[in-house]
Order: sequence, then C-alpha cells, then structure tokens
Amino acid sequence: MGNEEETWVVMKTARAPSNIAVIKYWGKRDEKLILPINSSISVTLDPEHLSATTTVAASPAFEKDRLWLNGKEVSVEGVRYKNCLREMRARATDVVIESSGKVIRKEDWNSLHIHIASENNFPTAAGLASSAAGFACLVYALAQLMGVQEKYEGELTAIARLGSGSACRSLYGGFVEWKMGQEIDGTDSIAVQLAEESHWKDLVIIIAVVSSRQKETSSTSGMQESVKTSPLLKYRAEMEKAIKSMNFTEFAKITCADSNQFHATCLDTSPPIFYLNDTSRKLIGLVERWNRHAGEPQVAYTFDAGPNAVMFAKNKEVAAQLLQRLLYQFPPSADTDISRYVHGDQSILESAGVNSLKDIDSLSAPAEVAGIPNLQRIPGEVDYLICTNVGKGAYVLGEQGANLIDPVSGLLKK
Ligand SMILES: Nc1ncnc2c1ncn2[C@@H]1O[C@H](COP(=O)(O)OP(=O)(O)OP(=O)(O)O)[C@@H](O)[C@H]1O
Ligand SMILES: C[C@@](O)(CCOP(=O)(O)OP(=O)(O)O)CC(=O)O
Repeated sequence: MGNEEETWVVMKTARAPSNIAVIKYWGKRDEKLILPINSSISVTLDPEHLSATTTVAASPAFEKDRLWLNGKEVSVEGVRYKNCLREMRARATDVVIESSGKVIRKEDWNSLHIHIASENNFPTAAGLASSAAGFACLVYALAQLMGVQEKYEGELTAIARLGSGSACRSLYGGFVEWKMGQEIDGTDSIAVQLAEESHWKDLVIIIAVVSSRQKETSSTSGMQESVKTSPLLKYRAEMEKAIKSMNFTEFAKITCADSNQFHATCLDTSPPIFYLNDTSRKLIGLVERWNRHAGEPQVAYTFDAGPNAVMFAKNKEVAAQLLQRLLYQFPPSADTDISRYVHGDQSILESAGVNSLKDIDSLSAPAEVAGIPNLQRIPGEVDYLICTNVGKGAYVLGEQGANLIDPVSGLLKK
C-alpha cells in the first residue's frame, strides 16, 4: 500500500443467475462484438441454486487488474474481460465513498485498477452457463462500484454480451429475450424481459447433471463451425406467445424441438460436434415416453452445449413425479447420501416422498415403462440432480460478510 491517504479500498459485491435458453443462440454475425445470427429466449434460473457471486474492488494501491475465479487467480488479459472493463470504465461517474466522504472522480476510473473475485455455486464450464452468470455478474457489480447509470434500457446487457453472448440474458429475471438487433455497433443487440419471475409460478425446473467435467468443444468454437443458417428462427414468436399465455403444451413442444434442432445442427457440423451422450438420450427417452403416455406434455427438456438435461415440469405435482422417475431410472451410487444427490429446492424431494436411499429402492416402475425390455438402471449414471425454479435477475449483496475480497489487503479473502 502507498502513503496514508492512498490506502483506501472500495468494493461492491453482486450476484447474478445462470440462464437456460429455450430458443438457442448458436452462431455469430460478428465475432468481436458477439452479435448473434438470431434472437434467443431464455429462462432465468434461481440464483439461490445457480449463480455467480462477484466482488469488484478498486484502490490506488492496486498495480494491475486481477481476477480470482473459484479461489484461484486466473488471467484477466483475455479480450472478453478487457472489453467489459473498458466499456464500464468509459461509463463510470463520480462516486462518493460512503465511509470517508472521499470522491472518486469519473476520470480517476481510467487509472484505477480493479481486483475481481468470483465464485460460482455450480460447476464452471460444464454447459451450465457459468460464463453467462459470471459476465453478467461482473458487469452488474462494476456498474454498482463505478456508479454507471444506463443511458438506454438494456445498455448493461450489451456490455455483458461482450463477455459471453448468453450473459446478456442473465441480468434480468424470469423470461428474457436477447434481440439480435440490426446495428453494426451492436447497440441494439440487447436483452429485454418478456415476463417477470412471478409470471409463471407453477413451473419447476430439474437439472440432471450428467457430467460436471469440462467439455471438449466450447460454445464459442462450436458455433463457429456450425452452419450459418438457422431453421429455428420461426419458433421465436410462437415461444413468446406460449410464455405470455403460460401455455405449457406449446412451451414444451417448442422447447424440446428447439433443443433437438440445435443438437441436429451440431451433428450437421463438419466435423460433427457431440454434446449429448448416452445418458442424455436416456433422459430424452424418459420424458418423451411419459409425455406420450400422458397424452400431453408433462415435462419439457433442453440441453445446451453439454450432456446435462434441464427439464421443466408443468407444476410442482408433476415435478415430484418427475423426480420419482429420475430416481427410479438413475439411482445414486450406493455410497451417495440422498442430500448429496438431490441439490437445491428440497421441497420437491419431500413431495416425492423420498427421504432415503431405501425409499428409492422401493420406488416402482412408472406405468409407461411397463413392457420395455432391458431398461437399464445404472447407479451413479447421473452425477446429481438440481431442483430449482424460475429466478430473479442480478442484485447487490449489501452485507459486508458477502465480500470475497479482503478490505485491508485488497486480495482474495482467505
Ligand atoms: N464467475 C465467473 N466470473 C467470471 N468469469 C467466469 C465466471 N464463471 C465462468 N467464467 C468464465 O467462463 C468460462 C467458462 O465458459 P464456457 O462457455 O466454457 O462454459 P459454460 O459457460 O459453463 O458453458 P455454456 O456457456 O456452454 O453453457 C470460464 O473459463 C471463465 O473464463
Ligand atoms: C448452447 C448455448 O448455451 C450457447 C451459448 O453460447 P455462449 O454464450 O457460451 O457463447 P459465446 O457468446 O461465444 O461466449 C445456447 C444459448 O445459451 O442460447
């Protein structure tokens, strides 16, 4: 640290959710500005279960920008971090430090270095949109620290987009559209909220984490390789209607079709990209069989750039039935405690009437699998399940204890 007056550290902490696309973004028309070839729609996941928490700090004593991700220092030299930091510095305003009354001037932000510490409460780079939560959170936290006010609605989403395309949808809660926009500079390629998180309260989300290992093909390179035309475009308007009218049947049909078309596009890429694996396909089979047997969709599934299934149940009752089916077909390995197998909202587990591994053993086969020969039930095939809900957008964490950076050293808190 420098002399007396130069010892201050100012910081803010924010949390931002992950999101899951129900109309996928896949392909860019501008790689640098991250402008998509089609608009996309997503559901925001409950930050309680899937979010990034980020502290950003500034001090005249900091010698360079630094980033700690999940406890380890990583490079902040990447162009995506640099672009977000540059755009936020350009919009910084005069900020008064509450405790001392000291004013950080607008122009001071250009020379002040930033320390960033972030943690995800779910696996990083496993196809659960950690980059979306991470960049949305970084931009939101910097806006708080630097006193950035949006000049037009969605301006911050356009900056988060520079970090990772799907990140622009993670600033808002509920149901969100990323409008592809037309402008060359990307100013109209922003996210807008279609409906708040309270709009469709019945929906329950269960995620089957099939593998939390890092994936082989990143979304960025995967979509570069994919075909440049999108047959998915026509679904957008119908999806918006289904969400606004809470029409689960339509929502489910479009969600599953969009996911399947996205993975068909991946397979149609040369060389083909495989994100789904055998377990993913079994999960699709489980849902399709049940929906067919019930005569109308009970559950919808979607898969991003990885093998994990994100399933939407039309209400809590159906979610409990889905959980029973998942536990029946994908039991945990013998040594796994139920609380380590089912994460998130425990009330679904209670509704399913499952309290122990013994309860799983006594689950009977659902009617729709009767007569299916060789239905494999391999313990441990699914890593774990996350029960969650439609969630709210980014927010500030007010309590000092939430800060991930030490206020004295300005480094990652031990
Ligand atoms: N909390 C975070 N703060 C800042 N950056 C993050 C954070 N979490 C993830 N990232 C960045 O995102 C990268 C992971 O992105 P990647 O697209 O590979 O995986 P993913 O987002 O989990 O999956 P997908 O986008 O396909 O659903 C990390 O290597 C890191 O650079
Ligand atoms: C399959 C997807 O999850 C792809 C997400 O891609 P990213 O937003 O991770 O890609 P970059 O913009 O290159 O960072 C679909 C979606 O979220 O819409």
